[in-house]
Amino acid sequence: MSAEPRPALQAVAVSAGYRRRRRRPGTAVLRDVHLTASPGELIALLGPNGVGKSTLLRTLAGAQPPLAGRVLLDGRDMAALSPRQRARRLAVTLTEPVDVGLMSVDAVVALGRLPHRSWLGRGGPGDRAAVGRALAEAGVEELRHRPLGALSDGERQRVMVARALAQEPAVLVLDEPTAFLDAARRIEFAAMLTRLTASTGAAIVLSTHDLGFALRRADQVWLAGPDGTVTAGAPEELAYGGAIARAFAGDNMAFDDAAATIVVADGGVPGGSVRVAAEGRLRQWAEHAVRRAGWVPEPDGSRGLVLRVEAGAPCRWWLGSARAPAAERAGGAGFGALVAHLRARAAAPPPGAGRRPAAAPPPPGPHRLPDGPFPGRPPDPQESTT
Ligand SMILES: Nc1ncnc2c1ncn2[C@@H]1O[C@H](COP(=O)(O)OP(=O)(O)OP(=O)(O)O)[C@@H](O)[C@H]1O
Repeated sequence: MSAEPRPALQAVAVSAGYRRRRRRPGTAVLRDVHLTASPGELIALLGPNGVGKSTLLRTLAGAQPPLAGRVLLDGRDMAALSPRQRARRLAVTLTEPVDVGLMSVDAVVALGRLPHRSWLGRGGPGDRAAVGRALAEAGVEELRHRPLGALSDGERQRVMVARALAQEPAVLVLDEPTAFLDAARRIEFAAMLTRLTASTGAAIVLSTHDLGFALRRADQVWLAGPDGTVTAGAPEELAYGGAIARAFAGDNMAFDDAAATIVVADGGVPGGSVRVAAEGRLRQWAEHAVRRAGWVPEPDGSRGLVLRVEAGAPCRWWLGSARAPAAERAGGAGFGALVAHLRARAAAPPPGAGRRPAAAPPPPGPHRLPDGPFPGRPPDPQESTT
């Protein structure tokens, strides 16, 4: 039987926060935190604004002491390690701005090698190779001769990640590393992290507001909640068990399981559920429009509404009650009109059961609805006929 790998990083009964200073009282932001990061794991720290993600990461990285409990790096108490011993095992990029404006990217990334060099020692071929690999991994090779101060926020963010990679750490802690990256760079970055955990065996812990990224990519999610707790688990566990929904729940927000995202209703009024009767990409984008309107697409919903969509430019759509499709109907052309209709409907819901709501305005021109619930369409076997 193979032994469990030794945790790369552990929090044991950690309270993270700020000590009392002058007249300001001390505050524990997160309490009694127990966490384990194993070699090769990609871990996403999630939580609403101000809940304490950066505070926890700084505590785990040794940049501020825990108010209580212990942080263990490779099984050794972080408090007992010298900064140099720590820097050989753990690299961190925080969100604080770094003032190295005139240094070239090359020189900044080479700083990552300092913990591995002897005092006054110059970098050898091994150091140069590590810097080259880090520049390539972070996708900033072409920037290597530019001054850091002349880069965009997204470019600078990737350079700071390259500096951390050059340290060749066993644990990499990144505070919101994708905050300034565009959609394509985020995808590349996520793939790079996954590659890195596999190729180096490093444990990577990062905070992010990108729920989709965390659910798709992370081996573990650490979910910091407004009650000062941190819950750890597989992404599916936390989503399925409702922990993610609870952590992000707001008056007008809900976690949409199918889309794995939080949906927010415009105008402060959440919509209901809609079953989208369409296939393939048409269905996918119709569901996207439904979510954008603050409603929740339900794959097999027999409650709420049924939305039929027919391909075209613009598409045509019809909306009816799942229980009684003939009882109310509205329709229109184009996704924009659909979103506007759903938002208006959420803002002014039907006054009561059994009362027929005001009909939506008829769609223009050729899309005016003829009689019948869903004209020109074959009957749907799942549709209620009552
Ligand atoms: N230096 C400090 N001294 C005292 N309190 C602080 C300090 N830095 C942050 N805080 C407080 O600690 C709490 C957690 O802040 P933190 O930055 O860790 O949250 P976060 O989850 O990272 O937020 P965000 O998602 O907005 O980045 C906040 O209430 C914040 O005001």
